[in-house]
Amino acid sequence: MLPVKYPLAFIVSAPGKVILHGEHSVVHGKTALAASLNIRTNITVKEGDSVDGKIILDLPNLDTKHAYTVLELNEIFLSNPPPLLKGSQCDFNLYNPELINTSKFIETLREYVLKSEKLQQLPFPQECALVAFLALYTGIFCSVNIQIQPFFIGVVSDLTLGSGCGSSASFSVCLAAAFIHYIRSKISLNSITHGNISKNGYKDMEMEIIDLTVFSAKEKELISRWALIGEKIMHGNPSGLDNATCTFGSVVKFRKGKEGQGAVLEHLSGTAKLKILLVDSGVRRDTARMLAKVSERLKCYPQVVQSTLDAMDGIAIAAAEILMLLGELDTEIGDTLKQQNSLHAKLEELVDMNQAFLNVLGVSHPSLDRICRTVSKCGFHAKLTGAGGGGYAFILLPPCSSQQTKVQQMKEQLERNGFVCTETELGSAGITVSNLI
Ligand SMILES: Nc1ncnc2c1ncn2[C@@H]1O[C@H](COP(=O)(O)OP(=O)(O)OP(=O)(O)O)[C@@H](O)[C@H]1O
Ligand SMILES: C[C@@](O)(CCO)CC(=O)[O-]
Repeated sequence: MLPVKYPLAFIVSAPGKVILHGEHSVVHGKTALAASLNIRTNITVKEGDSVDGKIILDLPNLDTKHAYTVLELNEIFLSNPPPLLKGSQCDFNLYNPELINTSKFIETLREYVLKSEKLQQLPFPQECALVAFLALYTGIFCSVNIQIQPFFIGVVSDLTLGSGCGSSASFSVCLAAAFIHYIRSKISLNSITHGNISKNGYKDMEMEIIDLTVFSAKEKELISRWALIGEKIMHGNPSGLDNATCTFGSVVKFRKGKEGQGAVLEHLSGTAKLKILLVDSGVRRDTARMLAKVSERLKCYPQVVQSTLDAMDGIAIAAAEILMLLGELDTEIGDTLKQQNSLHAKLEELVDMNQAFLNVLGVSHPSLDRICRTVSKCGFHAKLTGAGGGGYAFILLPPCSSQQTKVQQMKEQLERNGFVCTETELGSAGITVSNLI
């Protein structure tokens, strides 16, 4: 294990995500298929020698900078556990975020943020970001027996916020990873690699630190579980798909767990490398509102919407199978081009079908529909990705380069219509960490 040095300085980085199939239906218990993007959020943490003991949170994507003192956070947030759903302080520690009563916790933090900003109301994106920071800071640090030094924490994302590419999940995953890495680095610096690391009054826990240059599968699972709390702040009722995809990276098949059970997450490591064209509709929207819209439709037309959700489940499962088959073809030598094209054509059909179902759920937008029509006239296939109502659409790009001219023509057509296009590959690494000294 490479030793970390004092003062701590490191960068954590998490990808955004694209939902290939299953947005919205996944919230209602159906299968989803998602992949990480190679567009990322990075968080830099640098311990400082600030004499006034400040934690400086810099959020340039939101034009927001905020300073808390370590003392203020210690006194207000770290002296007690967050509100719990059941049990008491002695049942809680870093390893059980699910014990937290998130709605009560979020409400208290929102009140604090507004009070400390001396405002009746903050723009919602800023408010959510500050609440997410405080929730993860408090939840993750409160039970662990380490001393927090003043630090600078800067978040920079190359993702467009509020557009369906998982900026909120990527942000929450980075925050959770940064705080967990901070703890394991402190523990390693203090050579407490064995024994209880809980504060008095909290449930005992040990932390096994194997390698400070990567996150183990177990650590990733913990990061994803904490990031879900961040997602609840942004969306109210997230499925857990976005935080899982941004934590683990690659291509994932996901199904939300039934009441009290964990999610079923399958890493599809053998899938073909997929290239997509992301198209920004330029319309910003709010995920929570889109989720509420689908729930309202489900209440109003239960049979229609349930059958739609079931059909979407079938689409995600079929697409996952095709992706695996395409992956197997990749490694074979011989005349596989015809098979590859025919499987790709099936994937494209599924994209069209899913876009139609998303329209049934009421989550498309005239701009997204216009993108789909333009793309279709050029012989390609597009669907919205994420919560819809605006944000991004994606187009699966053909596996062979022979259609490059056609792709270029489609891109130019979209750009002439005012849409911004980004060509990217799916399946990049999940959460990573680099120690700066
Ligand atoms: N780099 C960032 N800095 C600060 N806050 C961020 C950052 N990225 C995301 N956020 C927070 O996440 C919110 C965006 O969440 P929202 O769910 O609406 O969009 P999304 O995650 O991009 O879309 P989707 O959930 O459909 O993939 C922002 O308003 C902000 O509160
Ligand atoms: C719309 C949704 O399915 C995806 C948002 O990226 C919400 C969720 O899964 O939490």
